[in-house]
Amino acid sequence: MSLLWCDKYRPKDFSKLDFHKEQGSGLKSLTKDGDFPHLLIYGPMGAGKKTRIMCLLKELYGTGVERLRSEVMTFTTPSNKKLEIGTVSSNHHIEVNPSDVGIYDRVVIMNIIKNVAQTQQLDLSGQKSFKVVVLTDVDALTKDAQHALRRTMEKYITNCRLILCSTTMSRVIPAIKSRCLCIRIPAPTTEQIVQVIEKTASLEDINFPRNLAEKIAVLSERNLRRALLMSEACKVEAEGKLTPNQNVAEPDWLLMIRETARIILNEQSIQQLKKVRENLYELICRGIPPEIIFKNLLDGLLKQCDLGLTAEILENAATYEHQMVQGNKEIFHLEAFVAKCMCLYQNVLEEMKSDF
Ligand SMILES: Nc1ncnc2c1ncn2[C@@H]1O[C@H](COP(=O)(O)OP(=O)(O)OP(=O)(O)O)[C@@H](O)[C@H]1O
Repeated sequence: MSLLWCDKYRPKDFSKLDFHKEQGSGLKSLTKDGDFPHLLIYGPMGAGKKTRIMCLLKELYGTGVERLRSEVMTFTTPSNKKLEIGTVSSNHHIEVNPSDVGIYDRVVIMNIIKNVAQTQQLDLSGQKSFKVVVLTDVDALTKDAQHALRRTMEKYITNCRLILCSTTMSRVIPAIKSRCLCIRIPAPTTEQIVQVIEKTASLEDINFPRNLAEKIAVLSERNLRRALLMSEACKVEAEGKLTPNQNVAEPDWLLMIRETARIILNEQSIQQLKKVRENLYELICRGIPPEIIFKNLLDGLLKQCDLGLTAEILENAATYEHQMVQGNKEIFHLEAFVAKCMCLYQNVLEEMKSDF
C-alpha cells in the first residue's frame, strides 16, 4: 500500500525536523532529564504536534515505539453500557482519543490510565520506568472527564506520564494546565511550507514549480498536512506535468461552507435557515471541526456581504463563537449566529427599502 506524502515523509526524529528546530532540541533535552513531566502540547491543526510527540516517544524508548498495533478496547460504564474505542499502542505507550465515545469519555480515561499504570515496563535497561499515555483532542473532553483526568494523573504519576494534545487551551481546565508543562507548537510560516513541499517533491523526483507551491502554501492556511495533501492532489491531477498556473482544487467542504454563506445572504427566511441547518449538520457529520466551520462561514459572509455590516457581523461572531467554545452543542451556536446574521441583513434591507 502506498502511503500519502504527509505520512510517508513525516520526520521520525528531532534531527529530521524541517522547522521549529530549536524547539525540537528543547523537547529532546526534556527526555534526557530523569524527571519527565506530564506534557500538554497545543497548537493549530497541521502544525506538527503529533510529529513531535512521536519524536519524543522515540527519544524516550527507541525504535520500539514505531512497532504499532491498533486495537479496539472495550469498557463498561457504571450503567452497564458497553463502550468500544480504537487505540494505537506500542510496548511503551498507548494513544487514544477519549472524545470518540462522547459523554462517556471519563470512563475511558480512568480505565486506560489505570490499566497502563498497573503494567510494568519489561526491560528497564536504558529505558524509562514509566509508560506514556497520549490523549488527543483534550479540548473536546467533557469537564467531568477533565476533572477525572486531573485526579488520575496525580494518582499514577510513578508509573505513567501523560502527553496531552490539543488545538486550543481555552477549553482545558486550569487544574490540568497547572499540572503539565504546556508547549505551544506554532503553525509553520508559508515560506517553511513552501520549503517542505519542494523537499517532498524532490524526494519524489518531481519538478514542483515554486509559484504553485506558494499558491498552495497560502491556500492551506499554514496547515502543513493540508498543504501536502493539496500538493499530492495537484500532482495526480496534472498526471506528472505540473505547471505554475495550475488550478489548485479546494476541498468540497470549503466550497459547501461558501455556498452556505451565499444562502444566508440570498434570502432570509425559515426555509433558508432550514437549508443552512442541513448543510451545517452535514459538515459536522463529515468531521469538519465546528471552529473551522465558524471561521470559514464568517469569512464567506464578510466577503459576500455588501451592505457595510462588517462591524456588526464581527461583533456577533465573537459573541457566538465564544459561547460555542464554552458550551457543548456546537450546532446551536452556529445556528444562532446564522439566524442573527439573517436578521441583521434583513433589517438593513428593509431600512433601505423604506428610504426609497
Ligand atoms: N518539522 C517538520 N518537517 C516536515 N514535515 C513536517 C514537520 N512537522 C510536521 N510535518 C508534516 O506535517 C503534517 C502534519 O503534522 P502533524 O500530524 O504532526 O500535525 P498536528 O499538529 O498533529 O495536526 P492535527 O492537529 O491536525 O492532528 C504531517 O504530515 C507531517 O508529515
